[in-house]
Amino acid sequence: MSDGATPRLVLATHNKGKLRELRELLRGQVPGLDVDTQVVDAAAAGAPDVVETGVTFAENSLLKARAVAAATGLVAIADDSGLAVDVMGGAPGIFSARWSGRHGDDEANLNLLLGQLSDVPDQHRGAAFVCAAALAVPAADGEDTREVVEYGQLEGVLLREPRGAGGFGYDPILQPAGHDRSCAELSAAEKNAISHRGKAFRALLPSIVAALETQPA
Ligand SMILES: O=P(O)(O)OP(=O)(O)OP(=O)(O)OC[C@H]1O[C@@H](n2cnc3c(O)ncnc32)[C@H](O)[C@@H]1O
Ligand SMILES: [Mg+2]
Repeated sequence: MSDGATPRLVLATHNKGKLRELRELLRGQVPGLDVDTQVVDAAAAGAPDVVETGVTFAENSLLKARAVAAATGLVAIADDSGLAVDVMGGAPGIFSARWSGRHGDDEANLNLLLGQLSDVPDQHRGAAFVCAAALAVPAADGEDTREVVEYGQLEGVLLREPRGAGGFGYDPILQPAGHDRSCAELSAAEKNAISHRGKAFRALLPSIVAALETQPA
């Protein structure tokens, strides 16, 4: 949070890769919202890390947005996302961040998955990044919390070796359909233009705009 500015929107995530992408997805898209001074992340807002007890991306994104809106009194947006591998029936899915048993250890998660898929031939290496983007508007007196969820997906194939240094998480091993580079070889703007997160949050933008219009500036 910048000194002196009043926060209006909180990003209910502790993932630094997501935070970078979310700030760029919001920049210039919400009238009157200064992304550099009026948007805070969960840690800066003093919001707790939320236990993800849901069994779908949508449930978990709503749990995070709802808890952080309640804790801060601010409009909150959350992202629950992951990698769904065709031959694994959609796994790691909601367990993507903790696939190796160590939450948020991107390298261990990616290496475990690559090992599990070492015998899978190229024609069966389809996978998709999936994102549920949730909005929660804190309850005013006598009203319920308002909530919205939107979705986005990015389909591609899994490479055999990590490639590229951009992005985060499983980006070095997912090559989007129709591209010849991994997500980690795309620029941030190129990834946001096609990504699961870009699609989900662009769909959520009208709800974010409407929610902030009804909140005191
Ligand atoms: O719950 P928060 O605090 O938002 O942070 P998190 O890292 O735990 O986030 P998730 O529970 O949504 O788990 C998402 C995992 O899926 C992977 N993932 C999601 N989006 C990705 C992307 O754009 N590129 C690469 N990997 C991604 C990545 O490993 C993340 O850790
Ligand atoms: Mg998480």
